[in-house]
Amino acid sequence: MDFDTIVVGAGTAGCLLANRLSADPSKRVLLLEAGGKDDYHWIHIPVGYLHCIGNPRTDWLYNTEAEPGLNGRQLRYPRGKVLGGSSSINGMIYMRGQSRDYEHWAALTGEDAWSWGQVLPLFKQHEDHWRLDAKGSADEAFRALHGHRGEWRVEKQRLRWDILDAFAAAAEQAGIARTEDFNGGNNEGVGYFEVSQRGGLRWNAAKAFLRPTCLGRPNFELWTGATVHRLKLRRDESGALRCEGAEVRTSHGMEQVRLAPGGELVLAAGAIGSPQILQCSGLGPAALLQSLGIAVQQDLPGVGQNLQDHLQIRAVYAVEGTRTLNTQAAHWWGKLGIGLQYLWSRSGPMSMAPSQLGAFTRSSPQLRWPDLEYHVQPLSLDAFGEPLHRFNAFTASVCNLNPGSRGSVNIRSGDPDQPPAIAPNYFSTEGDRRIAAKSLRLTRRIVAQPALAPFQPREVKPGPAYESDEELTRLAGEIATTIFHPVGTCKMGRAEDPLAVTDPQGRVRGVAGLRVADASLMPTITSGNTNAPTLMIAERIASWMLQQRA
Ligand SMILES: Cc1cc2nc3c(=O)[nH]c(=O)nc-3n(C[C@H](O)[C@H](O)[C@H](O)COP(=O)(O)OP(=O)(O)OC[C@H]3O[C@@H](n4cnc5c(N)ncnc54)[C@H](O)[C@@H]3O)c2cc1C
Repeated sequence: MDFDTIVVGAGTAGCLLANRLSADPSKRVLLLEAGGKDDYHWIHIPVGYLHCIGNPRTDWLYNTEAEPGLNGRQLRYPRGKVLGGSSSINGMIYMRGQSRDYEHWAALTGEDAWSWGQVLPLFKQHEDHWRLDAKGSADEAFRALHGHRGEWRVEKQRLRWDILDAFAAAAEQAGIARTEDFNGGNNEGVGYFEVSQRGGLRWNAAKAFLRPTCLGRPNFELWTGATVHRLKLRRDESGALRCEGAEVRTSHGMEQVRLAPGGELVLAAGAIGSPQILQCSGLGPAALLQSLGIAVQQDLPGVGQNLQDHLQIRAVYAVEGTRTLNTQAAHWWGKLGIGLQYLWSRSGPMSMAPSQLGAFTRSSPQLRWPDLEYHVQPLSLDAFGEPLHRFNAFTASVCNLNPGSRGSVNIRSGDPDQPPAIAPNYFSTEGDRRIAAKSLRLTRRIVAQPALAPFQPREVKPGPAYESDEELTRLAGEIATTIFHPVGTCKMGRAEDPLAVTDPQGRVRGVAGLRVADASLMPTITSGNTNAPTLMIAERIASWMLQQRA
C-alpha cells in the first residue's frame, strides 16, 4: 500500500501533523510510532510522570555522555517512547516562549512566516484556554492572544502551596512583578504555571489530535510498536535524490512502507530520533558516516549538531513551620490523604505538574528580555529517581534560557537499535558559566526577602559556604541537570548556512519528498519550555504541506 504522507513519530508534533494532513479524505496518511499505546494509567494521572521517566514502557532510557561541564557526570535523558511521545511524560507546562525568539528565527531563516505576528495565530489555532470558557471572564487583550475550542487544552493548576505563595511574594519583593499570563510574548513575571490538563488529567498529543478525529478516518493508519530503521532513498538518472519510504521494524519483522508518487515523509521523531534516522540513512556529516562505514547519500554537516538544551540548577532550601510534599508523602496516612483528595476532586498533589510556580527574570538589569526561568517546587530530592528528602524543603530551580553551549547527537554505528551518543556540552562557554553563578546569587537574594522569613529558609544546596564565581560554577555543575528541552539537531536555515539541515519550510536539503517537523527544527532554543513551540512548528509545516498539495 502506498501513502501520500508518512509521519515518523507520534509525539507532540507527529500527532498534530497526522491530524491536519489526514483531514483531506483523498490522501492516505500513515503514522509510525516506535512505542506502544498510551494506556498506562500513570501517563494520565499528572504526578505519574515520576513513574514514566526511567520506565521502559514509556521512556527511551537515554543517558548523556560524561559531561565535562557537569564535573564528569552523565545525566539520565528521558524522551517519551509511547503514543503522545514526550507529551505523555512531560511536566505539562504550557509556555510559548518570547516574541523575540520567533523574530530571531525569521531573521536567521529569512522566512517571515516564523515571526511572532505570524506564529501567534498558529498557537491560537489549536489552543483551548480555560479562561475563555466562561463568558466575560477574559478581556479583549487576552482574547487577542489566546485561542478557544482548539484541541490543546490549557488549564489552571488545581492546587496551591503556602511555601510557593511565599516564594512568589519574595520574588515580588526582589523586583519581579506578578503575572497572570506567561504567554503574551514577554513572559517576565512570577505566577503559577498553566498546564496541559483537562479536569485534573494529563492532556497529551494523542488525546488532543488522534482521538477520536483521526483514528476514525478511513484514510488514516496508525502503527504502534513500529520503529523506523532507515529511509528508503533513490537517486534518479539525473543524480537527484528522493525519499521513497522507510524500513520499519514491527512485531511482524522488517517491513517496507512506500510513498505514493509526489508523496512526502515527515520526520517527527524528536531531537534525538530524527537526526538518528537521518544519519543511519546516510544523510549527515560525511566524516562521521564514513568513519562508521555508512555510504554517504548526502553530506549534511548539520545533522545531529547544534544540540541546545536548558540546564536547571536546583538549589534546595530546608524550611520550618509549613508542610511540603517531602513530609506530606512520607507516611502511609499522608499518601492515603493525597490519594483520597485526588479521587474526590481530581486536585491536590496527585494533580500536580512537577513544577507549579514559575518566574522569568533578567540576570542583569541591562538586559531587555528575561534570560532566566525559575521552576519552584514544594519538594526536594538528591536526583530524579531518588526518594524525597525527609525534611520540609522547597527547590528553586533556575535555568539560563538562551545558553551559548552547543552539543551533538551522533550515532555510534549503523545499528538503529544502538542509542546515539548524546553530548549536550553544558557550560562549555564562559557566558553560560557566568550566568550560572549569577543565577544562584539571584536565588539567594529572592530567598532572603521578608516574605520567606517566617519559614526560616536554610540553604542545603549548593550550600551557604560557597561565595566566589568559581565555587558557584563548580557547585552548579554538581547540582544541575537537564530540564528536558533538547532541540536544534536538524535545524532549518538559509541556503548559505552550512549547518542548516532543511530549508526554512522544513524540507531536507538535497532530498526530495523529505521534511522535518519537530523540536529538532528549531535553529535556536525558545526562551521557555519547548512543547508549545513544537506544536506550533507542526502546525506551520502542516499548513505549508497542505498548501503545496493543493
Ligand atoms: C520529562 C520531560 C519533561 C518535560 N516537561 C515539559 C514541560 O513541562 N513543558 C514543555 O513545554 N515541554 C516539556 N518537555 C519538552 C517537550 O515535551 C518536548 O520539547 C516535546 O514533546 C518535543 O516534541 P517532539 O514532537 O519533537 O518529540 P517527541 O514528543 O519526543 O516525539 C517523538 C516521537 O517519535 C518517536 N520515535 C523516535 N524515534 C522513532 C523511530 N525510529 N521510529 C518510530 N518512532 C520514533 C518517539 O517514540 C516519540 O513518540 C519535557 C520533556 C520531557 C521528556
